[in-house]
Amino acid sequence: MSASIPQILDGKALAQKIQLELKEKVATLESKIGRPPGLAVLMVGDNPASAVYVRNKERACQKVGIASLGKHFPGDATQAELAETIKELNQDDRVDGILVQLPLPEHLDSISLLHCIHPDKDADGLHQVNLGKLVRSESGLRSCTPAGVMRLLQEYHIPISGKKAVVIGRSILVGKPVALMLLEQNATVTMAHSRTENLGAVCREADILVAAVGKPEMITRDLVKPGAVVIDVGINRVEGKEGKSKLVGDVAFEEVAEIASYITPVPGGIGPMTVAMLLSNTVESYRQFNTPDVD
Ligand SMILES: NC(=O)C1=CN([C@@H]2O[C@H](COP(=O)(O)OP(=O)(O)OC[C@H]3O[C@@H](n4cnc5c(N)ncnc54)[C@H](OP(=O)(O)O)[C@@H]3O)[C@@H](O)[C@H]2O)C=CC1
Ligand SMILES: Nc1nc(=O)c2c([nH]1)NC[C@@H]1CN(c3ccc(C(=O)N[C@@H](CCC(=O)O)C(=O)O)cc3)C=[N+]21
Ligand SMILES: [Mg+2]
Repeated sequence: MSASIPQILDGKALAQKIQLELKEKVATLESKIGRPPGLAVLMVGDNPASAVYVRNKERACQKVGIASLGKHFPGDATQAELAETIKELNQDDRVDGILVQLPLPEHLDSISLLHCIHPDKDADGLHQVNLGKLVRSESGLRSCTPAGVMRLLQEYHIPISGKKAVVIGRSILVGKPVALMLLEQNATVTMAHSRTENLGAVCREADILVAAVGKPEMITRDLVKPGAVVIDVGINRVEGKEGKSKLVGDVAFEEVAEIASYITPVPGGIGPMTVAMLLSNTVESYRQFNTPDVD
């Protein structure tokens, strides 16, 4: 049934709550470990979605008490240079989490760089070891955006088991891991992508629709089943009023909100949840590998 007033899944509020919990955890652990947790972020060139991420991440690290180590490389940085930096960070005892901003410029091989990251410092959960654990439903570092989607669904007690979930987008960063996590929670999952035929009909089947495409407002009302839960992962910078740029998701929020039961806004939805999960992964690595007496 269609709900006339959709409930907003408030990622910003939940992310703030998670960050407060992390702040307390860090304060307690730091007195035992003798240093704060450290997160290193490698960014190459300029990508607007990455720039938003980096900014919010740095702010959040400061709030929680994580030392944030940003390395911004020019767009023509070499594979060897980046691999060398990652190896140094693997050895650096002050660093608990390493993240390489994606996408990387064309001339770089992102997969082999992700493989350079020590799996225990893989704050983004993109190393093959951590992805393999996800496939097997073993515990391990989990990709931040998909983990953020799942945490937000959980917070609002949205039933997943037995529901039809459609994920649009099949990237290793978002689409594939989120589909696996929904499957782990016993959803019946369909993955749609650029070759999917009859995308509209596929989407209209979804009880839970996750859009991770990168196409501003492509999910219009006619693609959504009334009463569906709509999760908008997209972060797109578009020109708004008076030539000012603004962020929009992959979902046409206003019209879809009229028929959805729950919907995430952009900004204020999955973006802040991603940041919270990144900090959470970093703190978890910090705890696990520096407090041998607790598990
Ligand atoms: N909120 C957050 O924290 C985050 C937001 N993002 C945002 O999410 C979006 C997706 O990111 P990411 O997964 O990295 O992007 P990618 O570009 O890696 O993947 C996009 C996916 O969308 C599919 N696709 C493209 N066009 C269509 C179409 N017309 N119909 C159906 N499927 C289509 C592609 O299909 P195919 O595989 O066939 O090419 C691909 O699988 C971006 O806006 C990004 O900025 C990303 C990470 C975190
Ligand atoms: N290895 C890797 N992992 C990623 O998770 C990753 C990445 N690369 N590359 C770029 C994309 C994009 N991304 C965002 C995360 C948070 C916000 C975010 O905080 N968004 C706020 C924006 C608020 C504002 O500043 O206006 C919001 O949606 O409310 C945005 C974008 C992570 N990504
Ligand atoms: Mg968002």
